[in-house]
Amino acid sequence: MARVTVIGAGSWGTALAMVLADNEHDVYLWTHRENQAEEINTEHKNEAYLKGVTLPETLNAGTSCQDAMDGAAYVLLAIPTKALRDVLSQLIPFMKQPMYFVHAIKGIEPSTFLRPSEIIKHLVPEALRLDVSVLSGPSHAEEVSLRKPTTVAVASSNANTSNQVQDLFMNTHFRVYTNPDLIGVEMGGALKNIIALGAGISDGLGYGDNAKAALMTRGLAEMTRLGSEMGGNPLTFAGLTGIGDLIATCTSQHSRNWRAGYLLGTGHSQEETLQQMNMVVEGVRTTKAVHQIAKEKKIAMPITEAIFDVWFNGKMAKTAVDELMNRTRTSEMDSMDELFGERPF
Ligand SMILES: NC(=O)C1=CN([C@@H]2O[C@H](COP(=O)(O)OP(=O)(O)OC[C@H]3O[C@@H](n4cnc5c(N)ncnc54)[C@H](OP(=O)(O)O)[C@@H]3O)[C@@H](O)[C@H]2O)C=CC1
Ligand SMILES: O=C(CO)COP(=O)(O)O
Repeated sequence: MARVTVIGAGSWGTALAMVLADNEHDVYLWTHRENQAEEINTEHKNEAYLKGVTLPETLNAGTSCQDAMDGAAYVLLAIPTKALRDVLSQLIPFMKQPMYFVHAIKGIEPSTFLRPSEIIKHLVPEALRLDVSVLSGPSHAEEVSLRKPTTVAVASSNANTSNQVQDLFMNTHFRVYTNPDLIGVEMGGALKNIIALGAGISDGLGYGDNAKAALMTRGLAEMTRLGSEMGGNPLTFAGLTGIGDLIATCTSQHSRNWRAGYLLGTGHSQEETLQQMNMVVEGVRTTKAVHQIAKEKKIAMPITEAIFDVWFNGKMAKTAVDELMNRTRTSEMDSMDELFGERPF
């Protein structure tokens, strides 16, 4: 059994810590809130993030960076992208032995366009990190914490690391696949949040299943186009961390990205929407980053552009949909060729 430190006692960090504790690992759940650590240790609850869920009694939480890093074999980062630099900077002085870093973060840093694994590699000295992996896929914390069947993928540039991380998490209700495509897996997790905002806007406007299916399908084309341009394998986007997570996020009321989009679609302002969300909505900052990357790389991402205009430029959501519907006519197969190469028929 391994000593694993989970960084971040939000919904996802807590749910993943439960999986690890169920697997009988020695888990330390690090939070920056004393009262939350006490609630987890004494009441075995984290009501603000996983309402009504009873946590394993073996799950130990705390706020000490030293306790968190001492003897850890694996560090699992489950905090918002925007907190990653700050939190790592607090922890690095306490890292004494090399560790495996796994992150479960779905975003891109808007100021640098870096993926979380790149931020970790930039900040943590090479001598202290054995490898960096990502765990991603269709996995709402609310369901994982109730031990409902869930599948995810782990990717790292080293197959042995992926196998080890697969062993660490895998159990009868949490099935982990390996995937060698670190870039594609990270990009899928980040990009699906933009489309989920769009799906929420569409539902908020009262549009139906046809519109949502269109957004998801053409959104997947955009995700694949940008993700492969960034170095990911286009086929990864047809897997759990691409279309799989896109389906889960666009069709679930657990999704914070969908919900933020829905509030916007029903006429709430950007400010009102964010005020009503008490958890992270990664898709907002990712939309900003991806809009800029697409512009610089001259990649067509009309849905992302529309969502950017609605969120950041105050465009009416209905106008944005009308404009998408009235773009120049095109062939679906042309974009398939572009994504997957020559057709075999
Ligand atoms: N929730 C889910 O179902 C899933 C989430 N993810 C991804 O996991 C990542 C984390 O999301 P999630 O757990 O849902 O987010 P939540 O909003 O539920 O929790 C975020 C946690 O990070 C903490 N945090 C934020 N900023 C800091 C900081 N500067 N220093 C220390 N702690 C900080 C928060 O503390 P505080 O309470 O003080 O705000 C909170 O405990 C995101 O990238 C998300 O996309 C991936 C798969 C599933
Ligand atoms: O990534 C997730 C599920 O796989 C969670 O999505 P939200 O952040 O939109 O809730």
